[in-house]
Amino acid sequence: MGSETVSQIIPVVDLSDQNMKPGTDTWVSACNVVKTSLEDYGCFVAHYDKIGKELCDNVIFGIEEFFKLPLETKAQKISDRPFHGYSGQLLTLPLYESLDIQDPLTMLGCQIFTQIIWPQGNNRFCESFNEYSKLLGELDHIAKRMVFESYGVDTKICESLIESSNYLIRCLKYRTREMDENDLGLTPHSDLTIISVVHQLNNLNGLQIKLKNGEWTEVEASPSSFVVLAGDAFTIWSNGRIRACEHRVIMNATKTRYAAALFSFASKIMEIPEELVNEEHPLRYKPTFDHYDYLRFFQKEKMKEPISRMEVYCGINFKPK
Ligand SMILES: O=C(O)CCC(=O)C(=O)O
Ligand SMILES: [Fe+2]
Repeated sequence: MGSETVSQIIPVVDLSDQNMKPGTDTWVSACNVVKTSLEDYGCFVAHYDKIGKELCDNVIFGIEEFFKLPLETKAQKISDRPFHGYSGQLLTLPLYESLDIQDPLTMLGCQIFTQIIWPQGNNRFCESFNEYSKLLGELDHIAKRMVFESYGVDTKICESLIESSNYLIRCLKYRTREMDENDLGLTPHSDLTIISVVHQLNNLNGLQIKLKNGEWTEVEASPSSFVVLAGDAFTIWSNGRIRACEHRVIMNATKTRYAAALFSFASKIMEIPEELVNEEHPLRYKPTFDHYDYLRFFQKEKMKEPISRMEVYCGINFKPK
């Protein structure tokens, strides 16, 4: 693995700016930074001040409350969709535990989950997760709108993608390591999503991004910093212009680290826009993309390497050996 750089090099875009309205100069210049940053790094940092301390504290309290439950309660089957419920106790990743909650942007999604885990009810959990997820969802929506606009793709297609996306929120807990354990919190990977919005919830660094030159760079945690990462589906949709962001978690903190990630998936077929295909950028993938079929392909083939995974699934020039 490459060496680590010291200062944060991932561009920051202020999305809490009151002037951040489509059509304004601030919006247009932010769109450019977002697009360029997604092309160069596969991510950008959104500065966003709408999530207050009380809400973060409630979310952390809820995550702690969940992970403290007995294993048989945590490990219950929550949904039939890919990625749901508890994951942890992994021999290769002893520091890591996670929980995936489906449809957290709707109160119903939060209620279904809460009802399974706490049949006696847990309003605080349900309400704070719904409120928090909706705010992360705003960032997902703004990022998608900015990308579509900067590539000149019809905003109606973007609204329809947002409207028909499925969301899940992943809550992550990394315990501190013991003397003989290594510092790997989460292995290098790219997400299978369109976009993932990651929040280092209790202000502890750990998330690292792989640069084009192979080096890893940290993203500084702060209560108002959210890392917007492109997943494989955004790379395919963009005809390979946007990089699927390779990232990992290194756990050097001396306290338990909490993070949350809002993942978005397309429930309808996505099409590579004609605006993104030209002589300089010939079509790289099959023009239509079924996200859930891609998730099933991943679950079957378990291919970890993102570039070859996308090539094998839908690359136009891919030739099986
Ligand atoms: O813990 C983090 O900061 C990132 C987690 C992550 O990358 C994931 O769950 O896919
Ligand atoms: Fe990830």
